Amino acid sequence: MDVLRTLKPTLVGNIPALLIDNTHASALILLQGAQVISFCPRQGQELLWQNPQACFQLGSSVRAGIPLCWPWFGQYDKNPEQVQASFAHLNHYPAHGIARDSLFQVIGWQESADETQVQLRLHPRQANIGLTAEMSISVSTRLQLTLTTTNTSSREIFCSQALHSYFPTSNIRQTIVQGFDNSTYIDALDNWTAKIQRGDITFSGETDRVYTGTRNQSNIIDTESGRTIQLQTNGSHSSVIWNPWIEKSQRLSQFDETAYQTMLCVETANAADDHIYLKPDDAHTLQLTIGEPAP
Ligand SMILES: O=P(O)(O)OC[C@H]1O[C@H](O)[C@H](O)[C@@H](O)[C@@H]1O
Repeated sequence: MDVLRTLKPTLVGNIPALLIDNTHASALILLQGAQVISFCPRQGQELLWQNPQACFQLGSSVRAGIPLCWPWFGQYDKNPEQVQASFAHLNHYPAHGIARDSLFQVIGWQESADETQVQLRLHPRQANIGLTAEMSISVSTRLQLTLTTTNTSSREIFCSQALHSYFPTSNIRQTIVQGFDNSTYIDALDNWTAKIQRGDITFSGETDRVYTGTRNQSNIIDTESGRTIQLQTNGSHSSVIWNPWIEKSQRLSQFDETAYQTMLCVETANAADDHIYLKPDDAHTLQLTIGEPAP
């Protein structure tokens, strides 16, 4: 690939990656899983959670930044029946699908005075998956991820997915997530019971919920530092809110047992009832924009 002024190939561990450094921000993107692991506005602080325990080993999923869950979210057998049926012919069902440890190809790149963009494409190793994923990443004052899933097969396919974003916070107990008031959620820790959110989301224990019918704007407010991270989404009506808290943190790979105190996941998804239906040649676009409020 031609080397642009603001985009350079690099390696993180033994994973091929791209480093973007332009007027507005810097970003680091693993070609494995099209996974953005850093986004830092020029005059600001890192917007993605930095994990000192992350292991950058080609072929293994990396717990950092924005892992891509595709073409199913979470445990395969917890997915809607139609999603499971769409992939019933496969013989391997890793949690969160097959994209996060697969290499993407760089298929395009552009830069202007204000923005650097790169387009990545996944051709799944299992050709019979019937879908392709293209991720376009734009780095400017904000970070924008646009994921297009296309049905390249001759059958109808149902799939689920998520941009499994890890965000930093200074104290999870003093963190609130706005934008989910009156949304229904499925509580994975209470036998997948449906509940209704009243007011903002707060954290006082392990949290693992799929919110459905969600709107396209939410805010993470770190009340201890006064920092707000804004999320804007398109093509998604579900979000996963996750914090492993004390006990699960002790069992997780690539995770310090105290790390739950300073991170949370707000995952832009098409999960549960919000899964995607694609006829042959149909495409679906999921978009996430992350930034801080203008000063
Ligand atoms: O450990 P991983 O496979 O990366 O999954 C991490 C987490 O992802 C999602 O948020 C799920 O809802 C959780 O149940 C899961 O524990």
